[in-house]
Amino acid sequence: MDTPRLPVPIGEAARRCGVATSTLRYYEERALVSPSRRSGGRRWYGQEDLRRIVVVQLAQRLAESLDAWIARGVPGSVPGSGLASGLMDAHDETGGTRRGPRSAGDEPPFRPEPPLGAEPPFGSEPPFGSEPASFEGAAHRSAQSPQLPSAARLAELRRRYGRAELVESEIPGDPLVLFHTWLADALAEGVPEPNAMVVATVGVDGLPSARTVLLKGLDERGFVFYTNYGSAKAADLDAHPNAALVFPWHAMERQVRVTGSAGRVTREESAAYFASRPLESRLGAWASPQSQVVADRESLDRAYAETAERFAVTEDVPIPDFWGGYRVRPEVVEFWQGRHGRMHDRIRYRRTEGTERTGERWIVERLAP
Ligand SMILES: Cc1cc2nc3c(=O)[nH]c(=O)nc-3n(C[C@H](O)[C@H](O)[C@H](O)COP(=O)(O)O)c2cc1C
Ligand code: PXP
Repeated sequence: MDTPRLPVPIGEAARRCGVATSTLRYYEERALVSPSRRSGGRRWYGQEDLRRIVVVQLAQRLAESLDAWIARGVPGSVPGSGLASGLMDAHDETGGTRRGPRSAGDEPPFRPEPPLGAEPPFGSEPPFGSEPASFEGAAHRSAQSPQLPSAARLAELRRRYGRAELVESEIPGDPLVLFHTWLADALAEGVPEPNAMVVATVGVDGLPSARTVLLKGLDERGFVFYTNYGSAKAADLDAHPNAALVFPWHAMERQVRVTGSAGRVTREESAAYFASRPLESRLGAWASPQSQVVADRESLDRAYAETAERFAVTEDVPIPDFWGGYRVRPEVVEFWQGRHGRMHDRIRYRRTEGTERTGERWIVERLAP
């Protein structure tokens, strides 16, 4: 894997490092990487140049995270203010008249905290989660106002649903057809991370756990996501090969739930998906011992940098043998559409073996909300 390589032209260097050729020209302009020039002035990138490109990308990535951190108002705010803005948005919806659907672009990921002394966004309490973790004004502020919203305020948070209906006469016989339609609707609406789903598993100790992953494949065989085979979820699935999925499409007033058996996809399938991922995701997979306790952030950054360096000189970043996909074969799929008065539509599809003549099919039932 660590075989030294001959210098490569700009297109090949860009491909190996997962960047555009224009990025490499820009790096050269900024004297960050200086490839040698031969035959007609063409640029040639040697091992050292490739290594530098990856290091520059890494530095850029770290600087971007720092910028994002500063933009969130550090040290005057702490991570979690995003939750506050979510709560405030939901609170706005309680006024009675519904707002039209917002596109993803309209919604700022974080609402900046008001300056000290300014009016809090609503009422006299700061939004939940917006108190600084450590800040010299913190004691003074918390003396003036409690850090958590009152129970009543949380209890008031609600939306009235009613943008669509789900009726038996209009749905297909195959839940995957309906799922595709709803996913397309979520994409068209600009739902952030429309392919994000919560995966619930059962641990060896019988306890449940849930986390978000990205849906990366779907056909009649089931729902595919990729992960680290050394992770907690993988240990769960290897011990109890069943999973529940939830697609929480709140902006659509929709939810889809899936339950079924889960198993690893083939190595070929995982390798093909891994090869399609951006370089930084592939390096991350190698660098992160997912779900393990690590010493600190620095050790993770060091592991990433070392991984980047290790692979800078190689042809490619291959799939680690501890990484791959799981496929959840749906046995039950439930579609939920929010309706007025909490009288929602719930349609459940259950797979049946059918008969030899009819073959496998789905039983469709309506559930009370
Ligand atoms: C939007 C989103 C998408 C995620 N996608 C994945 C994914 O596709 N695969 C994955 O392993 N972890 C993904 N994660 C991280 C997981 O939620 C989780 O932290 C990680 O897989 C470890 O879970 P475990 O310790 O239960 O195994 C994602 C997290 C978020 C918030
Ligand atoms: C730990 C982890 N693994 C895998 C993924 C899927 O990423 P990708 O889209 O790069 O395959 C994610 C997405 O957030 C993730 O957080």
